[in-house]
Amino acid sequence: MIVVALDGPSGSGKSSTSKNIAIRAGWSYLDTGALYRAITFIALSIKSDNANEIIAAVIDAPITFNSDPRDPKVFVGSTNVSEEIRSQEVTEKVSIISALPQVRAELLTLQRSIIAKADRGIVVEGRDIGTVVCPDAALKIYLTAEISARAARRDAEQDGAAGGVDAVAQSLSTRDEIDTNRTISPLSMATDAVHIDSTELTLDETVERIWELLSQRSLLGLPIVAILGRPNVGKSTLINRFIGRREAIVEDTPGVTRDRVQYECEWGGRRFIIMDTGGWESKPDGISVQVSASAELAMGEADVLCFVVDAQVGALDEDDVLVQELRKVKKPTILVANKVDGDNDESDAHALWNIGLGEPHFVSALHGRGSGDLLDSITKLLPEVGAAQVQDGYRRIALIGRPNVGKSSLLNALAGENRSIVDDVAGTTRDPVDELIEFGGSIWRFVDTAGLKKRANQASGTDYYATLRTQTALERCECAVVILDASVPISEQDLRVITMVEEAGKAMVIVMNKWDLVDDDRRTQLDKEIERHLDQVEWAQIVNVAAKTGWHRDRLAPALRTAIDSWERRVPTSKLNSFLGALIGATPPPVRGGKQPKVYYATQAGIAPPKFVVFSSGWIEASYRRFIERRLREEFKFPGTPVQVAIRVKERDKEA
Ligand SMILES: Nc1ncnc2c1ncn2[C@@H]1O[C@H](COP(=O)(O)OP(=O)(O)OP(=O)(O)O)[C@@H](O)[C@H]1O
Ligand SMILES: Nc1ccn([C@H]2C[C@H](O)[C@@H](COP(=O)(O)O)O2)c(=O)n1
Repeated sequence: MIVVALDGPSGSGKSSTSKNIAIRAGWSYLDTGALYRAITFIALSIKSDNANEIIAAVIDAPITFNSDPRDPKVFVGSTNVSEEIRSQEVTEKVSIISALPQVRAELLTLQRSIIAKADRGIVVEGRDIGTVVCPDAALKIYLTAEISARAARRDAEQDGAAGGVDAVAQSLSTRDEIDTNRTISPLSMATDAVHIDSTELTLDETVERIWELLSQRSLLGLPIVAILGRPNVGKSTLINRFIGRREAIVEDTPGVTRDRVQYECEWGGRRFIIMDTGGWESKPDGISVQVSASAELAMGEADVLCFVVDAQVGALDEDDVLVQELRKVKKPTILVANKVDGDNDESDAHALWNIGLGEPHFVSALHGRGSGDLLDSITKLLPEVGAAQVQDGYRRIALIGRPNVGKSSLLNALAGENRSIVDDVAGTTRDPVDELIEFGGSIWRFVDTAGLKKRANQASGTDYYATLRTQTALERCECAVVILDASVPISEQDLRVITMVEEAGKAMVIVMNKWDLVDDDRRTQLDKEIERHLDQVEWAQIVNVAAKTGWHRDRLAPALRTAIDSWERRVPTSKLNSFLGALIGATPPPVRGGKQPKVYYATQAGIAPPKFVVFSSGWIEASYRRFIERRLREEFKFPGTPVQVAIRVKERDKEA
């Protein structure tokens, strides 16, 4: 289950944003401020500020919360108090009551029990969610806005009934003051939270920004497509065709796939899960009882169903029974007519319209005929958020470097115990191993990789596969820690590894390991090597570490956080264009062929890593593009991440 923690001061937009995200993702929603308001309402009803008396009253009339984001409600006993808790009286008192330690302890238990009941995900908003209530939340957002913007929003919301913008601002800053300075669980940003300032953002833009983070971190469930059909109709062959490799077991014996096996697939930029089912029989016996039961479970779990029929055999009575089952689950269903190897087979297969599942999609899973069109049809039916949760929210870090630089020792130094086999023989670690490691105040998912000995195209045997697996680890990670042996000269292979990370567009931290072996002479030499060889990645932070003794290992967490923050950073369009305007005004692009290209505007096309597109009237030299990139870095600071700048030539707007 995914928890999104959204903290921030009053009026920054937490409730509106949280509800929007929860509705879009099909998740639950918890407004923890409403719980604090409800307990304040109770305190006011019993006219007491005494924590024991308040809690006794809560035991008599428990607080409950309906966490449907379309209709959130808070109850005291059986009374819906959702409106009453918004009164001026409650608003003025709530910060004082919520600073009482026993009140916080009582509501901490209540908040956690509500969160635990959520189904696939929950967006929880408040002041201490990322720091205290859910320190392991998959995504933490710290949402702020300038006090003037917050006051204006609240004033507009209440149609001036709160006494005007100045009075609202005064009330907000008094509450900010108490919430931020109370001794227990004050309002503060978690170290691993993403800060979003909504002052110049619309509500939709704020929601979009968070949605982008959820998608980029794969926290929104991937849609599941179940492949169903009688045994031996070619389901596994079709899946191998979809995933582009022979991974699903294919054999001529019916019913080879015994259970629901899942594969990740990508088509047209959409990622989804393909679920292989063992084959369904209407009157199963022996092992086919379990297989048929598991196919039925798949129908329940999947978002889209693909019903595969052997077109050469045609529809059997057995198929008709399965069609009745498919109809019952009322999910988008595609009819796949497999084994249509040519035009003649296709005309015969038109009879499959009679099945009553609409147009049959003719494919030859074995030869690939029609499989692209089928995937197009499937992706059109995929929901935005699906049922398969593939990520847990821990940041994924790949440790990479050439053999014997100390990757496993670093992992062990961070984990505080020996987890990987450390050996002085170069290349001891062969397989990437995922390890959840807690250090520097967060849990990280570390992938240790085999040492890279050669260029991928020169490696053979085990080295070749080690290189491929390291590349996969690099693709899956968010930040790569490139480890160098500081005691020996920086080698070509080190530089190749660094380039590999840069080209993969990942955040990067360079670790100079074995610092205990670096004397003054080596240090002087290393400085020169860094200047000479690492200038193309001067944006990467370098951390000096002695993994063997653990010296400076605590410096890695802040460096990782900074790099990943930069990697996911989005620059507001207005700031980007005022920067670009000033830059172009001071240093216009060079004249080419007697013409000066005009630079119109820029936009940030994406994050992870930040990608900028600059629109101009004509071709712009690569050196000027690099100049824009350099100045962009100076202005907006992106330590630890590559930044991509592309120039697009755009016809001048006729009306402009
Ligand atoms: N990014 C935004 N831009 C403009 N207006 C916004 C934005 N986000 C929210 N608003 C508006 O600001 C008002 C206050 O937002 P909201 O109630 O969500 O804040 P909040 O942080 O939850 O406050 P509180 O902690 O007091 O509950 C609402 O009217 C909302 O529609
Ligand atoms: N996690 C939380 C949530 C809320 N509070 C306190 C502080 C606020 O002033 C008050 C009301 O919250 P709002 O409705 O404005 O979100 O409740 C808290 O201390 N911790």
